[in-house]
Amino acid sequence: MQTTGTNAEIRANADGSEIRRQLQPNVYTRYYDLLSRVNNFSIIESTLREGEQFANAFFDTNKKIEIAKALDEFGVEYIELTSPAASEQSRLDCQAICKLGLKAKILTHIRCHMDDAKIAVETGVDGVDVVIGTSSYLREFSHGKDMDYIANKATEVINFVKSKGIEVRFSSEDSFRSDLVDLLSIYRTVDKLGVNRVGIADTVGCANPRQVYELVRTLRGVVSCDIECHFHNDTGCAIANAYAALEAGATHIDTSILGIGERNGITPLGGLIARMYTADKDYIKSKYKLHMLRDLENLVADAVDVQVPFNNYITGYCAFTHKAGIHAKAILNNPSTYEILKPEDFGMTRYVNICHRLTGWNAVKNRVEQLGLSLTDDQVKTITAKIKELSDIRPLKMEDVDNLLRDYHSAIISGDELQVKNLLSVVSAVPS
Ligand SMILES: CC(=O)SCCNC(=O)CCNC(=O)[C@H](O)C(C)(C)COP(=O)(O)OP(=O)(O)OC[C@H]1O[C@@H](n2cnc3c(N)ncnc32)[C@H](O)[C@@H]1OP(=O)(O)O
Ligand SMILES: O=C(O)CCC(=O)C(=O)O
Ligand SMILES: [Zn+2]
Repeated sequence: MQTTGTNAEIRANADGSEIRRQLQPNVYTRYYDLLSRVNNFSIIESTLREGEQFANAFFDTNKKIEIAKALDEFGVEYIELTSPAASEQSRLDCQAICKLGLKAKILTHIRCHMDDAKIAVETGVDGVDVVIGTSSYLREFSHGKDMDYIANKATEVINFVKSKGIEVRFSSEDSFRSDLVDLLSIYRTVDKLGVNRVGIADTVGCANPRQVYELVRTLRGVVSCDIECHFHNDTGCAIANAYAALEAGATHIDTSILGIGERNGITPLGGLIARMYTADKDYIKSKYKLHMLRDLENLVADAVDVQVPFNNYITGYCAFTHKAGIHAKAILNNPSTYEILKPEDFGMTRYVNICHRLTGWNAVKNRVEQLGLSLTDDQVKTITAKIKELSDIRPLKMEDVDNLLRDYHSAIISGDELQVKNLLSVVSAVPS
């Protein structure tokens, strides 16, 4: 019999074992792609550059230093700072952060312009990220320059930065709306000049993972230098695009804390960490201090006056809360049943919520045991029904449910059947 699925190659036998054999991760599916950098990449953390472009962001010098130190301790490989050409204070802040002696390399981000480059190399940075738009939109409505001009100016700026003995990266802004031939030829030119990295930027957040994979994979065959990628999140693909880029051979991913940046921002550091931990837990745990993520996010959320979203990757308040009875039972038996991330690896804790009508007796039994009470399974099932009945009427708090469990237990222990009956029949047993 032939399956009707997408893979017509797969043939099934009666018990499905042949399909299982063919679909099993094996040497081919796991290791065939030697260009993938899913477990060998660096983070270019841009909270202090892209993040400063977030609507609410204002970082004074002390706050920038605090954020830079925290990012460094977390373990990011690079910290990217606002252009020193933006303002005098930006230049001074850049100098101040360079003097901190952090482990992370310090980069600044400039236009493809000699004036900016001259200021940048004097700040003490370890590298300069140079950008210029290559799409027809940017060539017409932003800088107004053609591809020949861009190639010549890039050559001048790159040679200058290189002459100072520091890293240089060249990036094409709005890469996904640029002509592919233009793109590959400018990347080839700058690669031959000896840039450390070329950058692909999805400046308007239009790209999808398949397009990212194809562009990065194509570029991987054209340049020998590293490949950095920068993804905006306008259409919700920033994390998936970063992952696709790494699968295709990109070496560096730009992030910001909570994803803050221009408009709705870029790949969030925490979201990228969640994705990459899922791909290779040991690698991510060995590189980054995952317990720091929550403090880092709170630091930046406070600084830019926003809340950490309730459904944030890893640190959102309900990221490890389990509610429905079916989930709760399995979670209590083995957390991996419904958790792909281990909360303890991030300094977070799991929570099983039983105060609602979707609960089940297994979860309630667990709470009974936590409270040190002793009830039979039938008694737990009875009191679970009561919790459901009450929570059909109004939301319950943990305290309400705990009191109900304790009262029921006392009534059972006292052997007073009337008390038990009353407790189970009186809906107002739980205060509103
Ligand atoms: C997609 C991104 O996020 S790229 C990074 C964005 N970051 C920033 O913009 C940093 C903060 N910016 C600033 O402080 C200012 O815009 C400055 C200092 C860079 C420039 O300020 P101004 O000289 O007043 O120019 P303005 O901002 O109005 O326009 C940008 C200028 O840069 C030119 N330009 C834009 N992009 C580039 C580029 N990548 N390379 C070279 N020139 C560029 C424009 O043509 C324009 O030139 P013009 O003065 O001849 O019109
Ligand atoms: O320099 C880059 O690669 C990215 C610049 C940027 O912020 C963008 O294009 O959105
Ligand atoms: Zn950006």
